[in-house]
Amino acid sequence: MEHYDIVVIGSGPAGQKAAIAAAKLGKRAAVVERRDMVGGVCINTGTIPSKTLREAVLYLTGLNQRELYGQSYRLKSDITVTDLSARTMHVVGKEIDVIQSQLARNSVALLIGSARFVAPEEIVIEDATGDLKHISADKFVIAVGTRPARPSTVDFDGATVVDSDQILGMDRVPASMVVVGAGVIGIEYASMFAALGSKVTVIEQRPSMLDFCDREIIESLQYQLRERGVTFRFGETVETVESHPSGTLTLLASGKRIPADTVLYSAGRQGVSDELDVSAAGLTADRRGRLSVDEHFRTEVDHIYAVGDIIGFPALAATSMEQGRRAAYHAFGEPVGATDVDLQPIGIYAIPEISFVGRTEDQLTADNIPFEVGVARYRELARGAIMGDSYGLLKLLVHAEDRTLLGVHAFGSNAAELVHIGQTVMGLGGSVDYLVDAVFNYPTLAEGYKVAALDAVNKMRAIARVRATGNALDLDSAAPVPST
Ligand SMILES: Cc1cc2nc3c(=O)[nH]c(=O)nc-3n(C[C@H](O)[C@H](O)[C@H](O)COP(=O)(O)OP(=O)(O)OC[C@H]3O[C@@H](n4cnc5c(N)ncnc54)[C@H](O)[C@@H]3O)c2cc1C
Ligand SMILES: NC(=O)c1ccc[n+]([C@@H]2O[C@H](COP(=O)([O-])OP(=O)(O)OC[C@H]3O[C@@H](n4cnc5c(N)ncnc54)[C@H](O)[C@@H]3O)[C@@H](O)[C@H]2O)c1
Repeated sequence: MEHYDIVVIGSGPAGQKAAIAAAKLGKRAAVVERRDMVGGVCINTGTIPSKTLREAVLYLTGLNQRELYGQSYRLKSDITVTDLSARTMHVVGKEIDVIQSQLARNSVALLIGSARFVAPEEIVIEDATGDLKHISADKFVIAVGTRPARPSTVDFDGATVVDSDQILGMDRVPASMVVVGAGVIGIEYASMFAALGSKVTVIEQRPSMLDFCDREIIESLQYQLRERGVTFRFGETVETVESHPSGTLTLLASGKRIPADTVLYSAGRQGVSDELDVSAAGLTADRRGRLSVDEHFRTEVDHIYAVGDIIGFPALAATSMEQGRRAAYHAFGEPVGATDVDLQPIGIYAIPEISFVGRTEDQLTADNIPFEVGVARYRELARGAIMGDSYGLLKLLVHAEDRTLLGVHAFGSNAAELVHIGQTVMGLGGSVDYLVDAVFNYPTLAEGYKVAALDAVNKMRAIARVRATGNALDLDSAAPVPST
């Protein structure tokens, strides 16, 4: 039986980084992956195809150019699935190539097939022909990810009623679409199809959506999506979805029936630990198929680690990669620096995009932390005007006493890139004064940091002046506050 220092099951972002980190430590490493899935959900059906599709949609619809060239501007009037999928296939192919070559040049063996445990130190890999190969290892990393939740009450047919893995295989851009679940996946795809001109209805059982984000930004996103014809039905639960020759029917618990050409069912994902037979390794998964780990990503079986989506929140490619690296280092006693989980950014590629790091106004208020808000609106930044983005904003939350940055929330063009400036300032313990004094390239969206920082300190100064009068209520006697 072949033996490795470490075997990683799953080649998504978590598995890749675990295997390469181990190889860099001089360990004999292998990754097990199914045929046609190298790169995981991330490359094949999730992050990369959806983000590439978004770029194709923005480019072909000309949506981001319409403020400059008029609402009728389009690069192509009749956008087909072929137009959209060409770019996606190109990028996915390139990314798979990059991963295969990274694994090869680090001498990580790529073992093709489906793995399952037969003992805590042994797995069996079944290839497409049914051949079985037994492998043993000192350490294992489980990085098997998730699959879309598929309730039996939904008539998935892969063409008109689809999950997020199947949506890329749709044969046409639907005239109407129901999106079940206003989570990140649902909202990203709802944005894209609305931009393509589909009449989208989003159904969400909760009273609101994306509650972990800044409220003001989510309200702005909803406004923008409604402007593009999206209907939101909050507080409504989908009971069944029917597929008929003439279209689909979504039945809600409230008795409503919603017809549409297509339904995207994006109401959560399920860990795939069942197929791995984790019980043979001495592990138990929760009801959503997830495994629990300690702070080093070690399961209750000492030599078995679990990383990425299979361990649940935050279930992002970004965090999965870092978990993989950390697990491998811990497995082989390599020291690893501290990471501040509170500074992990979130990027939601809706149209427009949202990104944030740190805390929200609601969280700070609930924790009785005094803060000031500084806002820069893209329409007042020269770069915003050049780009034709009048709705974007950058919001800084600043501690009212020690002036440190507590949160950065961005909405609009390049939000997911822009947030990293604030993340760096926060990570290095910087205050709003750093941003006030710094000089940024002009014209840039980054300049928004200075504008927002000035806005926050102006408000703080106004409060200080009122206080300095000795009577906070006697506003008439307070010195006028100059606008900086
Ligand atoms: C539509 C969509 C959009 C997303 N967009 C973003 C985004 O913009 N940014 C972001 O950070 N994250 C995004 N995510 C989340 C991101 O894709 C996941 O967090 C990430 O892929 C998780 O990585 P992973 O390594 O844990 O697992 P995965 O990428 O899920 O890979 C797991 C791999 O394990 C393999 N596997 C499973 N069982 C076995 C077995 N028994 N034997 C062998 N191999 C097995 C699978 O075939 C799969 O290839 C998105 C997800 C989806 C679905
Ligand atoms: N940009 C990104 O980082 C990104 C993009 C896409 C996905 N992801 C990751 O993928 C994971 C899965 O995303 P998701 O959106 O599928 O799941 P989710 O669990 O975040 O959202 C599912 C939503 O569907 C709703 N829902 C569930 N059942 C319903 C029903 N019967 N009727 C109406 N509403 C119902 C839930 O209340 C929830 O709001 C997330 O954890 C996310 O982190 C990340």
